[in-house]
Amino acid sequence: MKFSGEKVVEIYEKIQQKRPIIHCITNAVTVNDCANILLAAGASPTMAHHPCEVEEITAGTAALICNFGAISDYEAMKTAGKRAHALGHPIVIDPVGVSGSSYRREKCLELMKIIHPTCIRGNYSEIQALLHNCGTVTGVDAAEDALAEAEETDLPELMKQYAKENQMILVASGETDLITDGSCVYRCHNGSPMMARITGSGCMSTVMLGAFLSAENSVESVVACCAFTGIAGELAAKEMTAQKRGTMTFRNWFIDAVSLMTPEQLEHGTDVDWF
Ligand SMILES: Nc1ncnc2c1ncn2[C@@H]1O[C@H](COP(=O)(O)OP(=O)(O)OP(=O)(O)O)[C@@H](O)[C@H]1O
Ligand SMILES: Cc1ncsc1CCO
Ligand SMILES: [Mg+2]
Repeated sequence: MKFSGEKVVEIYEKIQQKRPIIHCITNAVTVNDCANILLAAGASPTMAHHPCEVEEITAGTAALICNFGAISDYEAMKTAGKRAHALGHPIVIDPVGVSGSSYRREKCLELMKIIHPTCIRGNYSEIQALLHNCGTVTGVDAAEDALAEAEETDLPELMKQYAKENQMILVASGETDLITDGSCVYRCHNGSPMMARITGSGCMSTVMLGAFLSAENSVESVVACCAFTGIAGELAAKEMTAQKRGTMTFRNWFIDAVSLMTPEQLEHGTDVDWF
């Protein structure tokens, strides 16, 4: 069955009205892009990570992001996460690098139990590493054969079971994003291979999930965010090809596409089905 682009527009418009502040405890590699994409989408970023202030900061925001590329900020994630959970704020974990580090994986599994995230979004390799609690690659990018491995192990079904057991929404990103809350599996076909040629498209997609979930806390909202991010990637890639430009221009045009997004582009561009 098809997922309607009208839902993407509806939630996007809620973000414009609410202008939610999103608290991001995230990594130094992509922090600036994460802050800028939230502003481009109509939200407001705060990137506070000192353990002595995160509890107060998170209380004044609409959602919390914990990105494991910032593993040195683990104590801050725990403190902020407990407060955000107590206040009923949406919490998103990005398990950056859990496929390459058993320490990170242990800490991520521990944090999940303590702060009860609303959603976890990682690339195929990271999500598979969490589900099986074992490493697959050494870096932070998905393995080349992650998709083939996903098909072999029936990743959609495994994700569905895991999401149900842990009462959370799971997103595995890649050429096709898989999204589930344990009842059905959505497949988002939006996006461009260019998105994997820059660092941070996943981190940016994760902070955007904070904005979408604060506007509406539902699995449809997560799906809408994946479509939104993918459409921005498609628009930027089209421009890049037309003007024969490189990967850093793509990064800027991706953020531009978010800031210039129209309801028509979202309605016509959304390419999601579910089963
Ligand atoms: N080959 C592809 N085709 C279409 N879209 C893609 C492709 N690869 C990645 N994407 C999109 O790029 C975004 C980021 O996904 P990706 O799996 O690369 O995240 P990531 O590895 O966590 O990124 P990072 O850690 O560098 O921020 C998602 O919106 C995803 O749909
Ligand atoms: C490259 C990199 N290393 C740690 S975090 C990060 C950003 C993409 O996940
Ligand atoms: Mg990532």
